[in-house]
Amino acid sequence: MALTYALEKQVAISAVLRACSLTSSVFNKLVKNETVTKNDKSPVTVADYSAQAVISAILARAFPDDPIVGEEDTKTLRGDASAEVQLLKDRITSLANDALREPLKLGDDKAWRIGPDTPVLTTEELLDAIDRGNHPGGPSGRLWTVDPIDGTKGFLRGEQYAVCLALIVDSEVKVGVIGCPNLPVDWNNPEDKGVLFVAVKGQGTEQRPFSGSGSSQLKLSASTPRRLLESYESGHSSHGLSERVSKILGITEAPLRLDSQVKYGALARGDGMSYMRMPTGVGYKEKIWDHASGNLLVTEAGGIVTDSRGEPLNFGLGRTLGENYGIIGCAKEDHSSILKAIAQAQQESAKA
Ligand SMILES: Nc1ncnc2c1ncn2[C@@H]1O[C@H](COP(=O)(O)O)[C@@H](OP(=O)(O)O)[C@H]1O
Ligand SMILES: [Mg+2]
Ligand SMILES: [Mg+2]
Ligand SMILES: [Mg+2]
Repeated sequence: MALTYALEKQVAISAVLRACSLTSSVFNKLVKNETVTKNDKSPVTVADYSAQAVISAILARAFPDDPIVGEEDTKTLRGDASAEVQLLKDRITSLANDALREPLKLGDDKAWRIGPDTPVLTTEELLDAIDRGNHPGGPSGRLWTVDPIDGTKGFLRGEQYAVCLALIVDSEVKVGVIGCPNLPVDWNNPEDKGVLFVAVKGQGTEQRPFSGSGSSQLKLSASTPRRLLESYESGHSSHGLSERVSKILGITEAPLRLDSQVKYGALARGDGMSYMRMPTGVGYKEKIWDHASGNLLVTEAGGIVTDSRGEPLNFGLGRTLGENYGIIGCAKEDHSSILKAIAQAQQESAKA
């Protein structure tokens, strides 16, 4: 009998929603009044660390034996005895405890005592929680992967970012949850922001607005707007190559540039025709926490995600996806024409 992952889904939703409250409140309190860029221990660092601590602490209560592959670790925090870093650790401690002890949320369960009754955790316990994310990953068994703030640069600009959590079992993504605090439910109504995407292997992908309790199943079809979805940051994905691809495919609309795995959610709900991420140089290896949840959102909505040669992504190689040939997500009907256009664009740019 196929596993339903009901408990894992419930816990992941709770953890992501709590981390989203934390990151939004850090942005509202600190980024908006411009304390962010004034020193290098910036609020985004506080938000990254605290959000990873919260997610890890919740996973530890529900699934104490599951390893975690998380983006952040505490090397710099532990290796620096300055007053500034002490302040940073104090802020992590209060932010994480506040987030863990917030009133009950969707996904919470008294069984693992998250909510107002959660015992207050010490700084050491929270730093240890962050460092549970140091696992090297690998091909077998269960592991969670966490990106506490994906799209840090978008977060700092007040634009798109995502809190991402996925469960991988024997190299296959089984549960993917992405919280997008700044994503409008509908682009025509930008004030109604905050979307949670949830996917479970074999059970489809759903979108739930933060406001209200409704949820809708997502189905990716080839008739979505003919525009590409790509990174806002030109250092993360080649804008030049995607422009060539657009021309070859006859796409006239400008690409929608969004930070983070919000792009995968946007693709799953039909905001664009393809997630396109082509390397800007050689040597960068994509990280599993930047793609695991998004991969499942798109495939469970009926789409496909591969590298630019058509090979599936491998989540069992460790903390990275290994060799990097770009990443493409789209409706199955569009896949071969997009891959062909990329090959042609690559040839053209090699000649240029
Ligand atoms: N040279 C590079 N090429 C591709 N991705 C990169 C990169 N340098 C950093 N990144 C990743 O790009 C992610 C953001 O993705 P996007 O460009 O889609 O918004 C970053 O996640 P974090 O913001 O979590 O560090 C980081 O992991
Ligand atoms: Mg990331
Ligand atoms: Mg991150
Ligand atoms: Mg980062």
